[in-house]
Amino acid sequence: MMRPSISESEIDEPIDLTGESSSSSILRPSQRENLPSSESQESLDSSSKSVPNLKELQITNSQEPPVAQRMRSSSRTNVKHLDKPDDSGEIVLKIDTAELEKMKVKKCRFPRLTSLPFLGEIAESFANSVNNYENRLRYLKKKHPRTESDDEKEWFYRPRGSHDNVSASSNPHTSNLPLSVEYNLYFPTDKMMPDATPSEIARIDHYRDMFKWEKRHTNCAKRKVEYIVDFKRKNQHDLYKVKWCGIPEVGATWVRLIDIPLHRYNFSQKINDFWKAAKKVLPHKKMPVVRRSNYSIPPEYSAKIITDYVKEKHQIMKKILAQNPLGENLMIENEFDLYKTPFSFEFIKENKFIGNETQREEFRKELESQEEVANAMGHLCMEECGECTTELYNQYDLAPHKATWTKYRHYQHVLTEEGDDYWKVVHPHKFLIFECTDGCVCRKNGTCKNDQLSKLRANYKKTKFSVFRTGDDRGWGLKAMQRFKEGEAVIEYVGELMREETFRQAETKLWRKGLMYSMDLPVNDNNFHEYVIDSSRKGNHSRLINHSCDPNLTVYNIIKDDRNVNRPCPVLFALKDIEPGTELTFNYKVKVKQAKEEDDSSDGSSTEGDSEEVEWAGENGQPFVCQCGSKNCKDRQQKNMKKKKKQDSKKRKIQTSSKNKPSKKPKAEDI
Ligand SMILES: C[S@@+](CC[C@H](N)C(=O)[O-])C[C@H]1O[C@@H](n2cnc3c(N)ncnc32)[C@H](O)[C@@H]1O
Repeated sequence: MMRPSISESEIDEPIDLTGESSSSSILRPSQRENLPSSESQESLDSSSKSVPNLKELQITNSQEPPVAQRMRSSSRTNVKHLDKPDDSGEIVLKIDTAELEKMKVKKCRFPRLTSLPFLGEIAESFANSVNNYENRLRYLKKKHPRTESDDEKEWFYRPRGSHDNVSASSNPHTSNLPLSVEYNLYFPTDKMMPDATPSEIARIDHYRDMFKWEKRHTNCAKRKVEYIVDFKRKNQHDLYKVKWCGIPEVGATWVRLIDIPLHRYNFSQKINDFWKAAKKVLPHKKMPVVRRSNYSIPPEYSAKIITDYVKEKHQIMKKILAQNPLGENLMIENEFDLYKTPFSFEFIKENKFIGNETQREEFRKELESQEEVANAMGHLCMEECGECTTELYNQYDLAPHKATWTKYRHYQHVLTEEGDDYWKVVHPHKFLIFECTDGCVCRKNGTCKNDQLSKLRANYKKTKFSVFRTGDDRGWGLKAMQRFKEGEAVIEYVGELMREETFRQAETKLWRKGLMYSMDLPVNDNNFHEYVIDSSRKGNHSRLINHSCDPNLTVYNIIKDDRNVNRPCPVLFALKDIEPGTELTFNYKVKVKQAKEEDDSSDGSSTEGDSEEVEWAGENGQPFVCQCGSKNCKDRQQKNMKKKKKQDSKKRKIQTSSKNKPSKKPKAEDI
């Protein structure tokens, strides 16, 4: 270290320039160790005596590097500085005031001397070094703000926040790679799919909306890999192009191997499958070598790499599509697994009665007698559409709570933006809808609006739906692929119509096989038999509609020409406006509207919330644990309650155990 303008011969020991502190405090430890304790004071005294009586000691040295100056000056922060020479002959220091200012501003880097000088020195220098490292990192972050590399834009996993996870690495190759483990998942964007057609991009968008994906899944553990499409190596990092569960293949994105724990979701198995298929296609020379830090499979080969899984999936989907009963109006999608057909039932358009011969005979007679009665009563619309329902309501005494059925009370006339109009059903669920028959005046005039079921049956092939794999434990599901307005009929629930007792005999077997596809029909007249619709063997795609505690469909019972009040046709109506791509759901827990003395349903507020009594659709066995995920899902609430209870009991246990612990201080009595 350079010294100020004092020759080394003049000062060979550190000097206490203040004259206040004991001289031993400025001795270096090594020096103190070498001195015998009695001699130490003497030697110090002599050392102080050996200091020449300098009148002026100038510290300013313009040639000295500023850092060295600062370091030296910082070690003497408690020096009394005098500008003028003292009469008493003491040493007077002249310090450059500008330098002094600098000393004040700059942080002291040199260890301050404490009573335990050498320990303090170590501790302080350590603290300073940590501070300096952090400062340096902050400085580096500022100087080199993090920008996403082109590669990274294609990644499915990206670090949280753009500037938060800056690596301090100076290596230009690795500095782009985030070190943090926290990632956000990004649904593939248009940029990530340069070769995708607009319809494919729209499909991805549809999936994004469908799953509300970014919201529901927030970290990498939640997304499963279905299979691997491609491989490349960039700057020594292995990247795999992954087809994710729930996203079509066009949305496959690159992911680093280290971002997915290998043991998770059979990822390592998928990698093995990929390389097995790649080996069959790639010539030996084109295979990646470990030494190469950059590599990509030539495109002419990568397109040909098809794993056994993908082959099997293509075959299965081919078979399923061949079974599609409705042609192009019914889309079938499985972006999750290899599950076989959703059409493990015979597709029928209308309910079919099944039973033994006597039951069939009785069924036929019931039908005839009902038709006869209805015709004899002449319950047809004579002037206006809906009159027949009013008459039949009174006849069957279906509104014991004094509410009489009138069209204007139970339907709302709605004019759509497109210029169409329809009658929106707003009456409570208990009300049956008697559809007008061909004998009604309105039908003859062509002004009939009470014809929802007839229309549904006529258009059953034209309405657009999509059968899709849900990706969770709910199995298959049904999505609307066209818009439905609130109160509009969406689909008829179709299956085998059977006597209730016949169904109950088979029910337990069906439960065991996991084939619970049935709907109980309401009993409105105890003189007739009770019926159930079972769609486990025969039915239509309505059987794939899942349960939700916040549904968008509800069941209304429509009675056709036969006028049998115990044998209505259940039809699912939209509870709210349904956009294309929305999953269709209804509440399996049949809610029964309790008859109120004063019917106030005239305001059209027939919602599920009106219901008071709750029953399970199935009677035997345990109902499934609901996974609808809606806020008011009872099972979810129960789960949360259980979790809370567990946590509370844990807390209580900890508290009680800490209370019961004997205190460390012995009591006076013990002593
Ligand atoms: C009428 S089926 C619906 C179609 C069924 N997802 C399929 O793949 O065939 C009813 C069955 O679907 C499943 N399911 C429907 N909604 C569910 C929900 N919210 N949570 C859990 N499982 C559900 C249950 O296994 C139930 O027994």
